[in-house]
Parts: sequence; structure tokens; C-alpha cells
Amino acid sequence: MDLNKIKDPSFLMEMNIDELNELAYKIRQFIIQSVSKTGGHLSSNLGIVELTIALHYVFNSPKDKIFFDVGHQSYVHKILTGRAKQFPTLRQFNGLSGFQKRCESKHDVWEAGHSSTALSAAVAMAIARDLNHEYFDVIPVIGDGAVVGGESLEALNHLGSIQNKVILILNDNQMSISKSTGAMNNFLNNIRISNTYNRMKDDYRTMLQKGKLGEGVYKATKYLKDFVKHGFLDDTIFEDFGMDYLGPIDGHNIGELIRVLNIAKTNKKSVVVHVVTEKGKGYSYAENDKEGKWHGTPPFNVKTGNVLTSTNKKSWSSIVSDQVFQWMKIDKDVTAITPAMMKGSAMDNLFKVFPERCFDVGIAEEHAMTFAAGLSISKKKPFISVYSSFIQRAYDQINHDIARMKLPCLCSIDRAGIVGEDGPTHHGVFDIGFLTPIPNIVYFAPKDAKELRTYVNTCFTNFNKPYFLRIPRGSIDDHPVDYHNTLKIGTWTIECREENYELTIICYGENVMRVKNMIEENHLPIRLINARFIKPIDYNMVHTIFKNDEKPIIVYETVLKTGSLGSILLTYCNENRILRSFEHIAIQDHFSKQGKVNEILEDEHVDIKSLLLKCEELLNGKKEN
Ligand SMILES: Cc1ncc(C[n+]2csc(CCOP(=O)(O)OP(=O)(O)O)c2C)c(N)n1
Ligand SMILES: CC(=O)[C@@H](O)[C@H](O)COP(=O)(O)O
Ligand SMILES: [Mg+2]
Repeated sequence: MDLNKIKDPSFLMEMNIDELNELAYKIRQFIIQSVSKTGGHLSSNLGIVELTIALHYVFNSPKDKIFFDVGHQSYVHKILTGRAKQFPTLRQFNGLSGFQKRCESKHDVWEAGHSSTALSAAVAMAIARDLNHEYFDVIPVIGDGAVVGGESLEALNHLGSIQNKVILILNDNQMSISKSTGAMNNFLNNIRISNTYNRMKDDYRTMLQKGKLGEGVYKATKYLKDFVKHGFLDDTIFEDFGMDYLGPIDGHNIGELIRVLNIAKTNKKSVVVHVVTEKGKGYSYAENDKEGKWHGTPPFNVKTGNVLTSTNKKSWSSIVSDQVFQWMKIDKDVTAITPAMMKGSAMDNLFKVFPERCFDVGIAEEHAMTFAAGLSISKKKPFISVYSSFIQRAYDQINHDIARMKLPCLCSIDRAGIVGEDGPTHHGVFDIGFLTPIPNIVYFAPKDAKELRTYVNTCFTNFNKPYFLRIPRGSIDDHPVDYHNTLKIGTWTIECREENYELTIICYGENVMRVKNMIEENHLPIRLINARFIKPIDYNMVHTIFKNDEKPIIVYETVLKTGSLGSILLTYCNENRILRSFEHIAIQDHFSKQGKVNEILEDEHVDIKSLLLKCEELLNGKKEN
């Protein structure tokens, strides 16, 4: 069958199990080929092919609400709901989203990108349905990584106390991006490997084969309830939360999936269907290397498994991590924390060499921050690395637990700025606006590897306050720095041209080097200020620039304008009665699109070309005067 011709999932009803298996094979090949060209979340999608087919076979979307937590594993759902043709545009500018998107299809009933929201939404949908006296099923599909996120557990707590039915599909592939961690994972693992379970599973299989479960849903459900009550599953956490439990089910056996999903469909109460799948299934490289590489991949060669873009530069994340590593070697109090992003934050080596001082707390940004506060109050020196967009979750913990008590820590805000293909849910453009109002913190955005390493040294040398660090996605040239080298908190530097300038640009982070190149390539009479401390700002320099100089000023940022450095400077000028206006280039009050970083910057008019145009306009205007 031609996947491009699929309009909606109704065609599945005409297919027998062999045909459904053939379809699964085709979809897998399609996804491998397609993602090899565009890049994307490969292994989670390869693992969920049969499960998604079975869900759309048993339930009637969009009347029944099938939706995926995070949404990075919704490619099969997209194909079955008529979007195969758009896959060449996956994650591209103005193309198909890598997550569910309500504007793309009526079958996308929820949107995410961040983890652990699906069950909350499902509980609400089920309650609203029952209030409206409507009849449909609500079926959130949640991974073993996402199910431990605080919000999932809060929603589970709510669901367990109400009568409204939700069918929670727990897609257990034993992996988050790295290996799943924590007690819930141990619990799921125990179910999977228990001898008792295996015996029970065989009994259950036999019953399925003999068609006994087909004799009547009531009988089947009762059997499963007895199974739950008297068998090895008598204290599943889900039962304790007031739900029924079905499973574990082989997530690559379509026949078994369909049978059990039908039982879940007719079950009266909320039910967890525990489905065991294999991440990366059907692509040998992804099956053999489950540790992160194939979770989200750039374009690659299908035959060799090699990615098509490679660089000699080092990621910003790995440079932070390496400098922290140097400090872990000499200071046994330094500890490291990641909320499930060990690979992305390049912390593998820390975990390998110092396992007893490194903590992957799972998808739990709130806990990660308060846990860091607890370590800090106990005289440890916590380093935490969290993506900018994910730390939005932990605002209160930074404010209430860390900053208010002035607890020393070093928190690296990774993936700050426009991140690219992950799109609006993942752009790190809000952190300056929401972190800088918090008292007691220091916030630093390095221009290069040297400044970055020097700041890490500064923090560990004087570990006495909440230090924050802001780094983007991407790579740069590395520059080793001895750990004695430090810098002065709250100081900005003049990056180029102290005299004979006609215009001043103020920027920070990776933009400093970009702007410097622009100035040098175009031989422009511009003074460039490296505003590396976003908090505290360099009041002396700011005063000098804004008070004593009549030449034009541009504050250039690639974050949201609201709450940005520009708005901090406006407030400063106002407070100090400095009557001075300046040009402010930053992102307007909306969510930026997905695509290549340069395309998005251009779309937002905050690219270097837009800056250059503004400079030329101001410089020419100056000359004409
Ligand atoms: C709040 C938040 N933190 C971290 C992430 C990054 N992230 C995306 S998918 C993922 C792993 C999810 O694991 P699981 O739910 O088991 O899905 P799988 O990929 O195994 O199918 C993580 C950590 C995120 N999207 N949102
Ligand atoms: C879906 C999700 O949230 C992550 O997989 C994210 O896409 C990772 O981003 P990086 O590729 O920047 O690590
Ligand atoms: Mg998983």
C-alpha cells in the first residue's frame, strides 16, 4: 500500500493481522528513510509502530482521543492520519511539526513538546466528557520516562480519586533518552522479569490463543482482575492508585495488542495498559545503540548509520561539562545533577568517572533544583544542567528554594536561544525574562570557550551564591583554561574599538563573536560591548555608555524582547534619569517557528543581516547629519 494515499485510519479496519504486520514493516522503512533525510526523533517512533497501528485499529480517532506525551513519538500517528506526504518537510521551516500540532490535523487533539502533560490533559478531557454526557474514550500514550515526571504523578493522584475513565497506555521501552532511572523503573522492571509474571503471562497467552478471553469481555476482565488480585500484580502502584492494570503486553505483537486494547475499551474503570516495546526496533544501529544517539538524530546515512554533518568543534555543553569535570577531580564536594538529559548536556564522562556524585533524577526539573538546594545546604557544591525551555518548570524551585535562601550552586541553562527544528516548545528565549527578576542570582552568558571555562572557575573558587550560566545549542572552538583563572563578577568588556567609533552595539553570549565578525568584515566604525553579565549588569560601564555618549546605541539580543537585557537597561536609564533612547533588536511577543536557526532568526528580523542593515541606516544617517 502507498502510505502517501492514506487519508485517515479507517482503512485499518479492512486489514487482517498479516496485512497490519506488513503495514508496520512499510511504516518502519518509511520512517527510517524519511528521518535519514530530515533528521528527527527516530528510535522512539520505530518502537511504537505496532502500538500506534493497534490503537487506531481499536479506537475511533478523532472521536476517541488518542494522544502522545511529549509527542516526539507521534510520527506513526501522523502517517496513519494522512500526513505521510508531508514528511519531507518534517521539522523544517513552515513544515510538518516533529510533535503533535492541532492546526495540522483533527486527529491531533493535544499539543506538547515538553514531557508529562498528557495524563493531566486526559483527566480533564474525561471529566469534561462526563459532564457533557458524551461518549468517547480518552487514551493518553505515555512513556516510562515521562510517566515519572511530577505532573504525571500529580495527575495519577487525581485520576485515582475520581470515577471518570481514562485508558492510560504505558509505553515501556526501559529508556528515557538514556536508560530510565528511579524506583518506578525498578518497579516496571520487576514486573517484566518476575518469574511469577512470566508464568502468568504464559497462562494468559494460552487463554488468548484458546480464544477464552474472547468468550466474553466480562469474563476476561474478571480474569484479569483476579490476575491482579491474586497474582503477582496484587500491589501494582496503579492498583494502589485505584486503576485497573493490564499487562505487560508485547508491544510488537499486533494481535495481542488489539485483543488487550479491546479489553481496556470495555473495562468500566480507568485502566493502565502496560506495553513493552523496544526503542529503535527494526533499524539495527538504533537497536544496538540505545544510549541517546538515535533518540533524536541529524540526517544520516541509512547504510552506515553515520550522521551526515560532522564538526571538529566542541559543543558548548561539553565544554561546561569538561570544566566541571576538572573541578570534580580536585574537589570531592562537587556534585552533578541532570533531569534526564545526560547525553544532551554531555555529562556522560562525569557519570562514568564519578558515579557516586552524579545524579540522573529522571524527567523531574522541579526536583532537580530543590535537590540541588538540599545538597547545597548540606555543604555540597551542586552543578545542575537544564535546558532553558525545560527549566521553565522549575521556576518556583529556583526562586523559593535556591535564590531566597541564597544557596550556592552552579546551574547551566543549556539550549538557550533559538534551538532550531524542535520549534516553539523548545526555543530558549524566555529565561532572561524570567530569571533576571529573581534576587540574589548571578547570570552569565559567555562569548566563547575561554570565557565559559573561566566563569566556571570563578564559581567554584568562590562558591557562595546561586550562579547561573547561559549557553546555546551548537559547537565552538575549545580553549583550555587553567582552573586558577577567574573573572570579576558583574563586569562587561569592550570587545572592539575603544575610540573613533560612530555607534555602539551591546550584546552577549555567542552573538558577541558573530557581531564582531560582522564589524570586521564590513570595516565598520562600531564599538562592541560584551555584556557578559546579564545580572548583575556592569553599572559603571552602562552609566558611561548611556550618560556620556551621544552616539547611537543598539542593544542586540536573540531572545524575547519582554524582560530582556534591553528592558533592564531601559529601567536603569529611567531610574537614573538618563534621557536616552536606543535601538533594541530582539524577538517580539510571540512564539518563534521551527526550522534552521538562521531561518528563524531571519524570520524574527534578529539575524546578523537585519542588524547590519540597522547599523548602516544609523551610520549613514550620522554621516548625512
Ligand atoms: C520537561 C521535559 N524535560 C525533558 C524533556 C526531554 N525529553 C524528551 S523525550 C524524553 C525521554 C522520554 O522518555 P519516554 O517518555 O520513556 O519516551 P521514549 O522516548 O522512551 O519513547 C526526554 C527526557 C522534555 N521533552 N520535557
Ligand atoms: C523531544 C525532546 O524534548 C528532546 O528529545 C529534544 O529534542 C532534545 O533536543 P537536543 O537535540 O537539543 O538535545
Ligand atoms: Mg521510554
